[in-house]
Amino acid sequence: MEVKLEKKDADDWVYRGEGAANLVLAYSGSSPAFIGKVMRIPKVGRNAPSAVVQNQPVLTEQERLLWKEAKEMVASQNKDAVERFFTELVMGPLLGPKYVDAGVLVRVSGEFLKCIEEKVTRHRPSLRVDAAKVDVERDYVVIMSDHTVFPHGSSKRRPCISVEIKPKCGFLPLSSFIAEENAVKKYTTRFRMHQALKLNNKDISEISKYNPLDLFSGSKERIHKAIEDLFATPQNNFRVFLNGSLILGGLGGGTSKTNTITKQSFEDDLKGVIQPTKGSRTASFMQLIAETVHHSRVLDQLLDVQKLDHLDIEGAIHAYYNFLSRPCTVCMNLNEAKALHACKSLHSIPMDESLKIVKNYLIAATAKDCSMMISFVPTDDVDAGSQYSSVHMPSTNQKFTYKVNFIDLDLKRLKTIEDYYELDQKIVKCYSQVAGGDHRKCVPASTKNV
Ligand SMILES: O=P(O)(O)O[C@@H]1[C@@H](OP(=O)(O)O)[C@H](OP(=O)(O)O)[C@H](O)[C@H](OP(=O)(O)O)[C@H]1OP(=O)(O)O
Ligand SMILES: Nc1ncnc2c1ncn2[C@@H]1O[C@H](COP(=O)(O)OP(=O)(O)OP(=O)(O)O)[C@@H](O)[C@H]1O
Ligand SMILES: [Zn+2]
Repeated sequence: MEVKLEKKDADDWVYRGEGAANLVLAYSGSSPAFIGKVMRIPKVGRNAPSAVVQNQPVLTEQERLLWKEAKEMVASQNKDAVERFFTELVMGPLLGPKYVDAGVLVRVSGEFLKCIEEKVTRHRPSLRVDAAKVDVERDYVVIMSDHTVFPHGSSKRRPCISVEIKPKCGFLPLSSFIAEENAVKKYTTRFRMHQALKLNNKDISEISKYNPLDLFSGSKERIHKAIEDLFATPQNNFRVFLNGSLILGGLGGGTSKTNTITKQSFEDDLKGVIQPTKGSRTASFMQLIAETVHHSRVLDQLLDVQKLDHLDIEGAIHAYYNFLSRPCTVCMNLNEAKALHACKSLHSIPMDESLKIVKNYLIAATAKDCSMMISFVPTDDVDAGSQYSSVHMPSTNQKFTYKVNFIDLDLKRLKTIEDYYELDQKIVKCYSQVAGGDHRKCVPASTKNV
């Protein structure tokens, strides 16, 4: 019989966090079917209608063409099923199915969702509350494993510490379609440039020290530096959970830089988990994360998927207009010489090539926005038959079993390509103004010549 969550079940779910699009709750009840699970509920803008449109296909005709190989996705009539199939059928094979948990759909009543909306509001950051609310028109939510804990029974009641990293784009574009006046993009990370716009818009209070190129570098030292920088300025890129409770970073959004009080309380929280022979627990924990990111090589795969965007938005936008058979508004606004360059080569390619460029661009956009969760439990034995890997920490002489999962592998809609182009131009413009024309003085040493 199909399970349906009703109003009475709402008390068993507690606020865990949220991003721009979804609210996440963890299960605190006693039903074996939900222990160790989280629920992900889509949100809707305060004044926007529900994203669920009755009796209309979820995907546009062009999107159905784009994703035609994912047959179940294209055939689904339900928005939640379309998104779930995208994660499973498109992102799963690219990133490795063992790192991707698309979850299952569970039916919910409108009353259940209304109750959840009421009970979580006081835990949510006010900016998120003002922007969006639970979409109570949904019939389904996704239930998936809680990646801040190990599956029930497998951790022998040992403490579980997990880290969530939103790495963002890990490479510098090389595309010849990048306009000359935007050449700064070829030697400054998108993350760094976006920081300038975010600061300007007061979305953040200070520039993050984090450089994605360090995290994706494959060098243990640079990965370690990236972790230290994420720890110093977590924003919405870094969180740490102990047994499912947040101990560092912003709940439901970003946070400002880590101060002395936060550092001390974090150090205290690590007491039952990290036993250093010398130095602080925090330093050993950062080493553990760096060692694991390096050892697992899981970011290599993510980087390959991000690099499916090989033309940059300044190239992909032309293929997008080809694919929609619409006049290219970008070429219309370019001066003749530049338009000629872009139009000639891209507006004359076959339709299936345009489709491929657009499709790969959207897949890469998902890979640039997802997060990675790594969970650790201390262990004294290494079970050779275990499905998990393990890592040894010389500084604590401890062994940890770990698992890695990607989360937030959501479908990016076709129409967002126009927004991506606009935002890209805005970011470069703002960064160029801040840098006062001398871009290189804004580039951190480790991004130069990479
Ligand atoms: O465009 P970006 O790089 O700012 O990414 C957006 C994220 O901003 P960030 O810079 O990570 O703080 C943004 O995150 P926040 O809301 O800032 O936490 C969302 O992840 C957004 O995705 P979507 O609109 O929910 O599908 C993200 O939008 P997409 O570009 O991935 O569609
Ligand atoms: N499977 C999971 N296990 C544990 N925690 C999770 C899980 N999925 C999500 N979370 C928590 O909930 C938060 C919000 O989830 P998610 O990133 O999927 O939201 P989103 O709205 O899609 O994000 P974005 O703003 O990037 O679009 C995450 O940052 C993470 O802390
Ligand atoms: Zn064009």
